[in-house]
Amino acid sequence: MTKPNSTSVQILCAEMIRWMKEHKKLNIYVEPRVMGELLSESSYFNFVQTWKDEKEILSLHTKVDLVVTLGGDGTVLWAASMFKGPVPPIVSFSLGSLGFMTPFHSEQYRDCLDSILKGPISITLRHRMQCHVIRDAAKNEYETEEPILVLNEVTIDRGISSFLANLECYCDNSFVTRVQGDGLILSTTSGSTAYSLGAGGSMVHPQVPGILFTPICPHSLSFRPLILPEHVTIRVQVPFNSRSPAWASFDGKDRKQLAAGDALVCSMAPWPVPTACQIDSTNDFLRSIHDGLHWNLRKTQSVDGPQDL
Ligand SMILES: NC(=O)c1ccc[n+]([C@@H]2O[C@H](COP(=O)([O-])OP(=O)(O)OC[C@H]3O[C@@H](n4cnc5c(N)ncnc54)[C@H](O)[C@@H]3O)[C@@H](O)[C@H]2O)c1
Ligand SMILES: Nc1ncnc2c1ncn2[C@@H]1O[C@H](COP(=O)(O)OP(=O)(O)OP(=O)(O)O)[C@@H](O)[C@H]1O
Repeated sequence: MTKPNSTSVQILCAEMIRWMKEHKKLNIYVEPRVMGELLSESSYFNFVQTWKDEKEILSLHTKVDLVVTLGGDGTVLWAASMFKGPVPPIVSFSLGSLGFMTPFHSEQYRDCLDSILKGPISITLRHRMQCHVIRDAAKNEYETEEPILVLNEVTIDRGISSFLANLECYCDNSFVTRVQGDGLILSTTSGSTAYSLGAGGSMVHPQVPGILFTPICPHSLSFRPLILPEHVTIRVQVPFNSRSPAWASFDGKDRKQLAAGDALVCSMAPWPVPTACQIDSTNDFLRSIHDGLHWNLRKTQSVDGPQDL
C-alpha cells in the first residue's frame, strides 16, 4: 500500500514489486489506484492482482500474509483501516517526514524483506479502539452495526463552532467529567505520540494496554489528562443543553457531526494491528521518540566546573 501522489513512492513500488516477484516468487496485491499506475508504466505488471469492491476488501485478510506500506504514519493508518477483523503483519518503509510507526529504511528494502520473509520477526501488537455513534441517546441504538476502528485516536471537538465544546463523559456508566474546551481525545497508546501528545498527553509505550483521556485546551486550571484501563467502555455525550453540535473524527478522518443528545461509545477492539519491528518494540519506540521528536535532547554538562566532593 502506497501513499498517493508521490513519484518517488511510485518508482520504488514498481521496483519492489519486480524484486518480490523475481527473487521471492510472491503473489502481489495492490490497491486499484496502484494497479492503474503500474499498468500505465508497463504490461510487465499484468501478474499483479487487485480488488474490485468492498466485499473483496472484507476477505483480504484470508489472502494476504504480509502488508508492505510505502509512506508515512498516515499510510500505516490507512493500511490498518482496510482490515476490519484480523490484520496481517504490517512492514512499513519510511517515506514520510516523521515516521513513528515506519521503522524500515526504503534504501535497504531487499535486506529487510529478506530477513522478514525468513523470520522470526519481532512485532509490536498495537491495540485499536472501536467506536459507535448513538443518535438520540434515549434510543440507545448504534447508528451502524459495524464499529469504526481507530489505531491512533477518536477526537470529539467543537469543529467550526466558536462556542466551547460541552461533552459529558462516562466510564463504565460512572460519570467522569464534563469537558468544556476545544474537545477531547480518546487515544490508544500507539496514538499517544500523535494528536494526544500535541494536547499535552503522556507518551506511552505502544505495548502498554490502556486508553488515554486527553482534553484539548480545557477551560479549567485542573483538568490533567488521564489514562484509563483497556477494559473500560467510554461514552461521550453531547448534552441537550449544549450550545452547538460536536464533531467526531477517526484517526484524523471521516468527520461525523454529533448533535445534542447524540453520543459516541468507545472501547478496545478485539483485533489489534501487528507491526513489524526493526529491532524490537521498545528499541523502536525509544528510537522514534529520540530521532523523531528529539525527546529530552540536551547537551551533556561537562565535568569542569564546581563539584560536590
Ligand atoms: N495537533 C496535532 O498534533 C494533530 C492535529 C491533527 C491530527 N494529528 C494526527 O494526525 C493523525 C493522522 O495522520 P496522517 O498522517 O493521516 O495526517 P497528517 O499527514 O496530517 O500527519 C499528521 C502527523 O502526525 C504524525 N503521526 C500520525 N500518527 C502518529 C503516531 N502514532 N505517533 C506519532 N506521530 C504520528 C504523522 O507522522 C504526521 O507527521 C491523526 O490520527 C492525529 O493523531 C495531530
Ligand atoms: N493508500 C492510500 N490511499 C489513500 N490515501 C492514503 C493512502 N496512504 C496514505 N493516504 C493518506 O495520505 C496522507 C499522507 O500520508 P502519509 O502520512 O503516509 O505521508 P506524509 O504525510 O508524506 O508523511 P508524514 O506525515 O510523515 O510527513 C494521509 O492522510 C493518509 O491517510
